[in-house]
Amino acid sequence: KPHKFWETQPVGQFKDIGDTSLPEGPIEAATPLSEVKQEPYNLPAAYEWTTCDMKSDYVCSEVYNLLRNNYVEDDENMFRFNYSKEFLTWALRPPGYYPSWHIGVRAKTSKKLVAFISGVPARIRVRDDVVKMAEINFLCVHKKLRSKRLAPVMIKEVTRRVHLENIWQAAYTAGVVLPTPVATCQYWHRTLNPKKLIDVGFSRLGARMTMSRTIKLYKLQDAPVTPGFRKMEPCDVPAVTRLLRSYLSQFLVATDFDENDVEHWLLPREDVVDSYLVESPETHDVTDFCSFYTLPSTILGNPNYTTLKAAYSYYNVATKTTFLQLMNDALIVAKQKGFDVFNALDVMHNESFLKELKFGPGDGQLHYYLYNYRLRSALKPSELGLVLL
Ligand SMILES: COc1cccc(CC(=N)NC(=O)c2cccnc2OC2CCNCC2)c1
Repeated sequence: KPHKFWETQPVGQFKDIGDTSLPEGPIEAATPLSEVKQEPYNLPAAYEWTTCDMKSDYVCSEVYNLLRNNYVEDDENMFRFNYSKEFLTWALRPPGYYPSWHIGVRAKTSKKLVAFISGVPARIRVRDDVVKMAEINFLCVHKKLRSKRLAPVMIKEVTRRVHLENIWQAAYTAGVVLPTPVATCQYWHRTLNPKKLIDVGFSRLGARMTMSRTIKLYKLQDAPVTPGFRKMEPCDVPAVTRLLRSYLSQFLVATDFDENDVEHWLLPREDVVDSYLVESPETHDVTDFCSFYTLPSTILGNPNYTTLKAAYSYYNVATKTTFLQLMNDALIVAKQKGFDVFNALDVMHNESFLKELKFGPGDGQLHYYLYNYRLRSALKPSELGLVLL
């Protein structure tokens, strides 16, 4: 029976879909910390819990290698996410992070890391309610240990450790349908390096298209066209925070960024996250912002290439420049930096540029979930202002 585990959890249940009598908001009340289970859940006898100290280069390498060999693959098993060590350090150590939420499972005898799950704190607004949540990510069980039912006990353990910090809600995404998506998003890809994408099987040559015609179709200028378009710098944090907060206020569910968050999540970090803004040459106001993160994928079983260099659209705001021109400048700098493809979800106002800028629809969907928080009905992707890594 599918979803045996999720039917035991405080999440929207399929049977409740359409039942508008159920109130929106937390499904279960917070409990006193003394009532939270004090000791870890039981693992199968051969395994033990470990807390992964992401400040340790050695442990960070263990997590990196576990994910590189066992994390999410595309539906055709041609690519596997290959988050870098620098990316994982950034993603897992935001302001106010809890080391205890970086949870590993080791084989008792070999001490090998065989599974991982993580949480980081985030303030997420749901309508007018700003809720302290855990963003759960990087759930990974070694390929050789699948269907040992390790994932449910890892989810229960990270939930227990989140409860110990008096946090009762969480947000997560998955490529699979679980009870019950708060939004279902489509992903899109914009070709930057057509020859490589076709060689590795990521894209196919269009009907009645030659390779040279395809290269011409996706050609971009070699520099951004918007006057005042430049990399974000530390002194821009207050202005970018104002711009982002104002933009995100229109979505029903969105990240509630403050300056501290913007400094961590959006200041450029080489090979991790890139952020650009438009500073008006006349007024010196910051009028527009775009950002993307670096998430390469290992190419499985191709003799000529090992890595697909992919940029993932992050947060973007256009108030003076057209969204089209701003995102086209993002494509231009991504191409300049050697990315092969630029990926985006149809969240926020992204739909308005996807087709025009020659994005093609991906072959999958990304479902967003909230834990212990009911929404009366699912959101459209355009009502969602939240991008998870
Ligand atoms: C191209 O290499 C891939 C390697 C593994 C999986 C996929 C397909 C896929 N599942 N893509 C996405 O989930 C995706 C597509 C567009 C934008 N963001 C995405 O996922 C992000 C956000 C959720 N956590 C993973 C990264 C592609």
